[in-house]
Amino acid sequence: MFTGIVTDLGVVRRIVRGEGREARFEIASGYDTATIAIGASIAHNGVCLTIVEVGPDWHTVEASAETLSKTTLGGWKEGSRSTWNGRSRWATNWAAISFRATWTAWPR
Ligand SMILES: Cc1nc2c(=O)[nH]c(=O)nc-2n(C[C@H](O)[C@H](O)[C@H](O)CO)c1C
Repeated sequence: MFTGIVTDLGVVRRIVRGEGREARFEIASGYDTATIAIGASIAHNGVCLTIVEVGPDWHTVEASAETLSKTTLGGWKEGSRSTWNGRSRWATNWAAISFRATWTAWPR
């Protein structure tokens, strides 16, 4: 039986729009980012994105206009928390993080 490849949950901590890209997302998670290679392809809510930067407890990815318009990433909001059904965990560098949830804005 398939046990899943989702390996962590995250929070969209910061969104930068424009500056030559449609959207750059900074995502905080508990995963050991030292093991994430720049250029790795990691699925976020099932959408593969390329890692462009990593920090101690965060990583950043950039989404194109097509990705924003055709996936749930277009609804991500800065400061939003993810809610989901079930657990998540990292799998590999190529298909690691996956936020399966519907992203909802929580009051801060
Ligand atoms: C590896 C990869 N990286 C990115 C990325 O960094 N940014 C982006 O917007 N899209 C990427 N894609 C394609 C998406 O996973 C997705 O399949 C399409 O954008 C949907 O039309 C892929 C496949």
